[in-house]
Amino acid sequence: MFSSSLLLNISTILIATFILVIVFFKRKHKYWKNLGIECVEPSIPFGNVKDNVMRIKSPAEVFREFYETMKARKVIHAGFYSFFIPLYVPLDLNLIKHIIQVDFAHFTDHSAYVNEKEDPLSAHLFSLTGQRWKTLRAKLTPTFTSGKMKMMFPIIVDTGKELKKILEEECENGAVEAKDICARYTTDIIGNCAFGIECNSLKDPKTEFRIKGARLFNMTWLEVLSNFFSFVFPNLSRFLGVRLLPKEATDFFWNMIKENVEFREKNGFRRNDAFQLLLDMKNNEDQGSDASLTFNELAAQAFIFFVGGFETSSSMMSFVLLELGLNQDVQDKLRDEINAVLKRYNNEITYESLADMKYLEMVMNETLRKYPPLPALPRECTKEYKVPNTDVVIPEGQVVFIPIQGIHYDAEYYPDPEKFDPMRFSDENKNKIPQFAFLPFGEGPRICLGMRFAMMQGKVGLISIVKNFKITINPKTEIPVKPDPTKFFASTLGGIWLDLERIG
Ligand code: HEM
Repeated sequence: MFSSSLLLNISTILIATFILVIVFFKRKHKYWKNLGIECVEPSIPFGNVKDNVMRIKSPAEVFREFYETMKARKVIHAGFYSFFIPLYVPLDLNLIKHIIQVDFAHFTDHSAYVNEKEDPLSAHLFSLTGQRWKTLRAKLTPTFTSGKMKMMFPIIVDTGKELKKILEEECENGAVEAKDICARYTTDIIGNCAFGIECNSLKDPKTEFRIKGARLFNMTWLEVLSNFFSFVFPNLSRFLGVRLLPKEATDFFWNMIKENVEFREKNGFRRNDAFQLLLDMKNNEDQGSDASLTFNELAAQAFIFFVGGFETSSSMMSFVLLELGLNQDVQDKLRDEINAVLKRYNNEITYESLADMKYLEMVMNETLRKYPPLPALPRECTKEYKVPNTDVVIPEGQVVFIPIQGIHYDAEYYPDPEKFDPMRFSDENKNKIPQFAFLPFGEGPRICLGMRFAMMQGKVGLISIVKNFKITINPKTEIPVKPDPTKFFASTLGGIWLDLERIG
């Protein structure tokens, strides 16, 4: 008798909770309708991310499908739900231009979580907000001017030579995985330029630097959950001490930066790298001025150069290699260009020679179109915003996602979008691509700070490979490649396996 009444009580509680959850989601899922914005019917509890949570589709595929559905309805903007969190998605390029450039004052932030107390490395340029971001952005912009990049160029060329040497050894043992080798190359360069140390991950793939770097992009389920929690409840998360990045990895980077600062300061050691530029700002006599940095600020910026730089750049390079393997005519044409240009520069890769390789840049741009490392660009509405030519008012705090993946595959801007066609970016054709329809590095005042650096290191790495090896796809690579549903950044399931044959 007792146990049956207990059972009844438990069932009642469960049913009541179930009803409450349904009511909660139903109410939350009315948000876009109430604002007068169309959406794709959300499901409970997933909203519009069910296929991603069930690991059927990658975030890029989900965003693209959503974009295409809403574009077919001819709307200028749409509402998306990640579970019960509403994301505002502008589709019209003119509206996007307003959000990320013209009316930037209403959308200054990236809507990223910072917990400076528990994790000082989280207070980096990408995640900082408002005036703090603005001041720091102004301080850091000079880090990647042409003059500063020329200073770092020898480090990159040396790493390109090392890449060639390692590939000559590794290709003898069978297929090479493109993402792995490119990530080791970019880790060595960014580690060298941003931390000022030789990481040697090309020579030794198991070096701690590479392992800890890769760990930052391989989150456990618990970390994915705490990420979501901090996104929904940032203040509570800070109060509870939630961190976004794995402690063992951030502790490693923090200590390395600290030791490096101490070493350079104690020994008066100087080097032509981005780390030195940050250190000079820290030691600027005029403390508190616009040109100075605290130690914590230095550490967080060195960290974002590394995190922002190695994964995105290696993703770009590995997809270029994939497309070169699939399109032998493009590969031959590119190699011809590289050889012809280098001949004019005494067979040396110089900073100036890169500017003459127009086809290389076209190949890289077309790759960034097909595989943008970030499938969507985040923004936060920081000041209430009336959407031009509508009655819709976006409230303060609203998270915005610019649907890069969808735009890059929109046949209106890129006819036959599945086709890999570098000629879209030729001098004659590139003017046909509308403004704000090509966004791999973002746009406006928050455009990627390392864009030119990324292109430079990518070019040197690709020249070192394409000049010296014929690239074909190894049968271990599943074609067409399948995007990895567990990763936000563009990546493939099973990797990109290539056969490399030495030339000459
Ligand atoms: C192919 C390589 C890369 C891609 C595709 C890429 C892409 C992006 C994108 C989409 C953003 C956001 C832009 C926006 O909101 O409008 C961004 C921001 C940023 N990127 Fe990159 N990035 C790359 C390489 C790099 C490198 C090599 C560095 C540093 C050395 C870097 C440092 C940063 C920083 C510091 C920000 C934050 C800028 C700010 O909020 O003011 N990125 N990147």
